[in-house]
Amino acid sequence: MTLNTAHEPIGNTDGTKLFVMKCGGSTLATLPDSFFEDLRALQQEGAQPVIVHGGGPAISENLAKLGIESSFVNGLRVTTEEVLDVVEMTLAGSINKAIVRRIQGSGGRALGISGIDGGLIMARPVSNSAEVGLVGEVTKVQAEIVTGILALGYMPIIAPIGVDASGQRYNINADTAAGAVASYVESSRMIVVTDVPGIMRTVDGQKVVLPSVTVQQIEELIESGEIYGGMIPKVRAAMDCIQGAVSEVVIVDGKEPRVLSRVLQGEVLGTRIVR
Ligand SMILES: Nc1ncnc2c1ncn2[C@@H]1O[C@H](COP(=O)(O)OP(=O)(O)O)[C@@H](O)[C@H]1O
Ligand SMILES: CC(=O)N[C@@H](CCC(=O)OP(=O)(O)O)C(=O)O
Repeated sequence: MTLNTAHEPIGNTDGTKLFVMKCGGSTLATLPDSFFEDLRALQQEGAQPVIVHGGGPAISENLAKLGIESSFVNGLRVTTEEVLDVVEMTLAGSINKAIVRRIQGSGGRALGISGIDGGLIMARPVSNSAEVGLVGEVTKVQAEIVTGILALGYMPIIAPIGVDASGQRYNINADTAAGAVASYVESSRMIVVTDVPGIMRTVDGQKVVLPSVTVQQIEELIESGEIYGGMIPKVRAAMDCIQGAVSEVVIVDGKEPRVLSRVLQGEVLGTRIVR
């Protein structure tokens, strides 16, 4: 494993300050006010954050309240139309609006939409749809909607629901959606905010965070079982998007003080996934 490679400051090759951030459902409820204050400060300094959020635990809670059974196959929720109703109301409704309110509460400017609005996230069924139902993979992201919202001075807050040309909705894993958004808007880096300090492995009986991993090393860590569960869609989405415009994905803990600006300033924090 490569240890301790310095981060480059975040920014696109054209010099803009756009970056895509994915916020996981595991961490949303516990993000401190200081996280949103940091985001507001970055926006005021001219950075252009684009946020794609999850909400898996809240969806599961709402499904349980409604007595609807749900299960996962390889990290993807088996999704019927009935499940999709709850996914949409949770992600595009309460979670999306809660994030917008927290950003606005800290003085930031945010505008929440789902992937359905304006056909932002176009999707088709995943290849194993016979097993998982209405789960989608992204066919296109209408990047001009994202850049248009940024040009109005707002940060887009995107709920990962997709739609196809016939109007069928799809449940899209939030890590997958974030990777696709980062690719289509040509963000050079993506920050994945979660509830662990990065990709960890056990060395001499101690859990350590890997500062940097390559695509090949990730395959080995999945193979050995050291990367499992919710970390798998994260690293798969990272591996997909770093084939194109995105040159690195950084996985960090949202509870780390001023985590976004520290990553943007080039501090070595969390795990960088590089080609
Ligand atoms: N090698 C690993 N290092 C760190 N976390 C891992 C690893 N493998 C699996 N995980 C699990 O992945 C979880 C993060 O995924 P998930 O709960 O889906 O987060 P999110 O809601 O942010 O998408 C961690 O809490 C941890 O349990
Ligand atoms: C297809 C699929 O599994 N979709 C996810 C969408 C939310 C998500 O990905 O949320 P996290 O980032 O919090 O895991 C789900 O239904 O839970």
